[in-house]
Amino acid sequence: MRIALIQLAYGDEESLEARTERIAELVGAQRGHDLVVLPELWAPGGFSYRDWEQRAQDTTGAVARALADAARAAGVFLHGGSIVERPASGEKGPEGKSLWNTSIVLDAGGAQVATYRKIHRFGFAGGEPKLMEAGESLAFADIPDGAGGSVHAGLSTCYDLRFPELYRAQVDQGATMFVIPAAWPMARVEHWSLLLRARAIEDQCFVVACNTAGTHARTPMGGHSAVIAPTGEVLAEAGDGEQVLSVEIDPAEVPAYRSAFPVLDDRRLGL
Ligand SMILES: O=C(O)CCC(=O)C(=O)O
Repeated sequence: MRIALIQLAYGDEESLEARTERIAELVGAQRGHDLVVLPELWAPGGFSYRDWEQRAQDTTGAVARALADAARAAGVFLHGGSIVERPASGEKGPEGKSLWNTSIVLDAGGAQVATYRKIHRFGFAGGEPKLMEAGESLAFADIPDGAGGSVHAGLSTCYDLRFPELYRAQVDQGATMFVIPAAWPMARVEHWSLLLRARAIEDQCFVVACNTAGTHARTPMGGHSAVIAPTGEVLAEAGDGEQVLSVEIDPAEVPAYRSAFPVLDDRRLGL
């Protein structure tokens, strides 16, 4: 199974339209991969809180349509990162807000096969909790593995990575891969790298994690996107700047490793 992570770098000067065109070109260049992954909130800007209201879109809006066109043109299954979602239906969440941090996943024909609303909002009293609602449901995507089968992947976003119980819940529902788009800052990039490996090791899953690069909203992003095997081996890791990471994995490694080293069987549930 061939996977490409597009670790996009952007700054405040680039318009949403220009960035969307650039993403379409980058996705177009990944033909031949089974899965392409983009970072969290690459269009509205991960930390560009002041722009979110104005850049919010429905999951059928201009960014989603551009992602669908890009997936179809390249013939790749695409995790399109996330958007600031404002549902066209006028839906509001329990806190009365109408924005969510929502990931969009498309098949190689451009059809939307999954969406995921970020469950753990980052920013404590400011940032996401102030502006957005929290997602309430686990989400998964069945990603073709290039050999006639598929991989059951759990979806999560950035700050979710700090909450291991989310990933255990995904494992309990059959996940063998975690796909994690992010806009994780440079200031805590060591947490990012360590937690990615921890999630892979403790859950014996592949971790496919695509971060942001560059500096926007005065926040340097951490890069260091990575693909990690269920053993914890780092199969590929990006540097700090814009970079496309291309890696081949063998999905059969998960059942093989889980049966050779069956740690998950020793869980003590209910204590
Ligand atoms: O947890 C962190 O340190 C960063 C999380 C974050 O930037 C996010 O969720 O957008």
